[in-house]
Amino acid sequence: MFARFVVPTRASAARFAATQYRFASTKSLRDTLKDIIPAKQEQLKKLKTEHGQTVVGDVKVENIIGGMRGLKAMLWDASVLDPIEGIRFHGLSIPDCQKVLPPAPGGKEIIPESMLWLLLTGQVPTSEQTRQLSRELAEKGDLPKFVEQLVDELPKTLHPMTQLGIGVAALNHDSAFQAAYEKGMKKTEYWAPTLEDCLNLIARLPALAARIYRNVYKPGTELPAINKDLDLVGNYTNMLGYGSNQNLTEYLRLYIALHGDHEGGNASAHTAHLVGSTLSDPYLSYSAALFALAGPLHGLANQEVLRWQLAMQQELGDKITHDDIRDYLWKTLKSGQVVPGYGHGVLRNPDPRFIALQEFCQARPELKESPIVQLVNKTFEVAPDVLKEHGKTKNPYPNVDATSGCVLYHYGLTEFKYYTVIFGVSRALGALTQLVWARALGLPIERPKSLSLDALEELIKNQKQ
Ligand SMILES: CC(=O)SCCNC(=O)CCNC(=O)[C@H](O)C(C)(C)COP(=O)(O)OP(=O)(O)OC[C@H]1O[C@@H](n2cnc3c(N)ncnc32)[C@H](O)[C@@H]1OP(=O)(O)O
Ligand SMILES: O=C([O-])CC(=O)C(=O)O
Repeated sequence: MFARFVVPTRASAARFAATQYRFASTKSLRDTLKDIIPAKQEQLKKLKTEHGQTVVGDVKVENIIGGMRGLKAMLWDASVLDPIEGIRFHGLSIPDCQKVLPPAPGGKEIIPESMLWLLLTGQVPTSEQTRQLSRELAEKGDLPKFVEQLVDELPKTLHPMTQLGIGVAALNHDSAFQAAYEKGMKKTEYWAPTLEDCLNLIARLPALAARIYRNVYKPGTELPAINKDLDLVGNYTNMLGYGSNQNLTEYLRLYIALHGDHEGGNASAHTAHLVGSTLSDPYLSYSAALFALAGPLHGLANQEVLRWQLAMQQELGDKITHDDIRDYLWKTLKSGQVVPGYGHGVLRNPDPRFIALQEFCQARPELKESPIVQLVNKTFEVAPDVLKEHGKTKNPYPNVDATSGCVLYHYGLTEFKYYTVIFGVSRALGALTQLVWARALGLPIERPKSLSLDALEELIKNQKQ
C-alpha cells in the first residue's frame, strides 16, 4: 500500500545488480577488513591526487545560515541517502537488505549483526559469519562492575538518554585505542584498536540500555545473564524482560538494523565523526553522538510522536475520524509546534524505514488491529495534505520516528521516554563503522571555516564587485 511513494530508478536497479553478488568470503570480519582496506586507501589517494581540485558544488549563503543543508562536505562510505528513494546501505535498499541479509535462527527479520557486517565491509555476510559475530558480541557483552554501579547510582528521574550517554562515556575506561595511543601507536595502526573498541561498545550497549530500563521502570527485578547462543537483540529483549515475545524481538531486530545508519550528515552520526576526528576514542565519540540523538528534532522525535499521538487520543477519544485528526494537526501547527515524525532534512518522500516498519505491522493481525498502530496510520493518511497546505515544511511526509514507537507501545513497552535509548543502541552500527573507516583512511581533524555576519556581508560585497 505504501509502495507508490518509492520510485526506483534505472540507475538504482543497476547499482543493486552490481552489488548483489558481493557476498562475503568465509573469512573473519577482521581478515575481511584487512583485505579491503588497502583498496579503499588507494581509492582515496587517487581521488586526492587526481581530483583534489575538482569542484562538486557551490557554497551558497543559504547553506551557511541554513544548517549546511544540502552541502556536500563529508566523506561517509557505508550509506547514501537519496531524497526520493531513501537510504541505501552500500548500494542496497531496505527491500534488498531484507532479501539478502541473514536473520537470526528461527527469525525472518534483518538483524543488527548482518547489517553491521554489511556496513563495515560492503559485503553480505553468510549465516555462519553472522552467527560468529553474534557469539563474539555476546561474549563481550557484560558491563564492567564500576559501570553497573555508576548507572545504578544515577537518579531514576534522570532522562534515560542522559544515563546512556554517561554510561557509554564511562566505558572508555577500557579503551584499546586510548591505551595504544598512549604507547605511541603509528597512524597506520589506528583502525585496529578502533575496531576493537567499536565491537566492544556495540556488544555492551544492550546490557547498559537494559540496565537503565530496569533501574528506571522495573526497579528490584533481576537482569538475566547474557546467553552466549543468542543474537544481540535476542539478548537485549531478554534483558529488558520481553524475551518471551517473539514478535517484539523480531520487531526490535528490524528496528535496530534499519536505524543503524543514515549517511553521515545527520546530527548523531556527524557528531560521532566530528568528535572522533580529534582522535577522541570511540566511547567518547559515541557518547557525544547520543546527546545529539537526544534532541527532539532528531532521535527524540520518536518519544515525542508517542506523547503527541496519546495526547490526541486522550483529547479526542476512541473513535477518531480523519477530520478530528486534521483539526488536531492544525491546532498543533497554529500553536507554533512542529508535528513530530514529519519532515526531514534530506528526504522528500515517505521514509522507506517508515514503510518497512508499517509493513511489519500490516503483516500481523494483532498489530493491524492495534488502536495505536491504527492511529499512526490514520495520521499518515491526513498529515501530508495538512502540512502541504500549511506550506512550510519542504517534506510533508513521515520519517521513521512517526511509526517506530507504536509497536513498542502495543506490546507493552509503554515507557516512551525510553524509546530513544533503543535508537541509541542502533545508531552505533553506522556511526562506529565510519570511525573505523575514518581511522583506516587517515582522515584529518574536522575543522570547517566559519564566518561572522559582518565577514559574510563583506564576502558578498566583494563578490559583487
Ligand atoms: C531520525 C530523525 O532524526 S528524522 C527527523 C525527526 N524529527 C522530527 O520528526 C521533528 C519534526 N520535523 C522537523 O522539525 C523538521 O522537519 C526536521 C528537523 C526533521 C528537518 O528540518 P528542516 O530541514 O529545517 O526542515 P524544512 O527545511 O522543511 O523546514 C522549513 C520550515 O518548516 C518547518 N517544519 C519542518 N517540519 C515540520 C513539521 N513536522 N511540523 C511543522 N513545521 C515543520 C520548519 O520548522 C521550518 O520552519 P521555519 O521556517 O519557521 O524555521
Ligand atoms: O538523516 C537525518 O538527518 C535524520 C534521520 O533520519 C536519521 O538520522 O536517521
